[in-house]
Amino acid sequence: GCIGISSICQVRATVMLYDDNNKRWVPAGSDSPSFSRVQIYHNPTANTFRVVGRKLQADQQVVINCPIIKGMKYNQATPNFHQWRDPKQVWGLNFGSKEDAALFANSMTGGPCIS
Ligand SMILES: CC(=O)N[C@@H](Cc1ccccc1Cl)C(=O)N1CCC[C@]12C=C[C@@H]1CC[C@@H](C(=O)N3CC[C@@H]4C=C[C@H]5CC[C@H](C(=O)O)N5C(=O)[C@H]43)N1C2=O
Repeated sequence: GCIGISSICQVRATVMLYDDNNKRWVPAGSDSPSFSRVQIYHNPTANTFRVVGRKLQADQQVVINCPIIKGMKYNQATPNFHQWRDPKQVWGLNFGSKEDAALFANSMTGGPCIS
């Protein structure tokens, strides 16, 4: 059958970006920090992974669309705030619950990432 790209994990989190100039975290996307539905997509054919997040609000703005490089370090800074670096920026996820955080971390470290 067709082995398409599938979502392996879905959580609620506020997606943050680190503003290196001002040394502070800023919410990803245009408006104030608010929850997004964050999913990890797996492409089994290429064995690649991607994190995609869309605002839960009406506009469903895509606030993260980040390929996950194999072997990337996934840092669980706190039980509720996890982060990783991509070539251009540092992403942070402030999870809605510790259960969501653990679910996401398991998918990331069980998949492409090292912890
Ligand atoms: C060597 C390195 O890159 N280290 C990274 C973490 C990391 C380690 C290993 C792999 C990947 C990563 Cl991103 C690192 O320490 N970074 C990345 C940019 C910002 C930061 C560098 C310095 C600061 C020190 C405090 C920590 C931080 O930003 N934290 C810790 C967890 C805490 C949780 C939530 C966010 C939300 C608001 C709050 C704040 O900024 O006031 N905050 C923080 O203060 C977060 N910091 C960081 O996370």
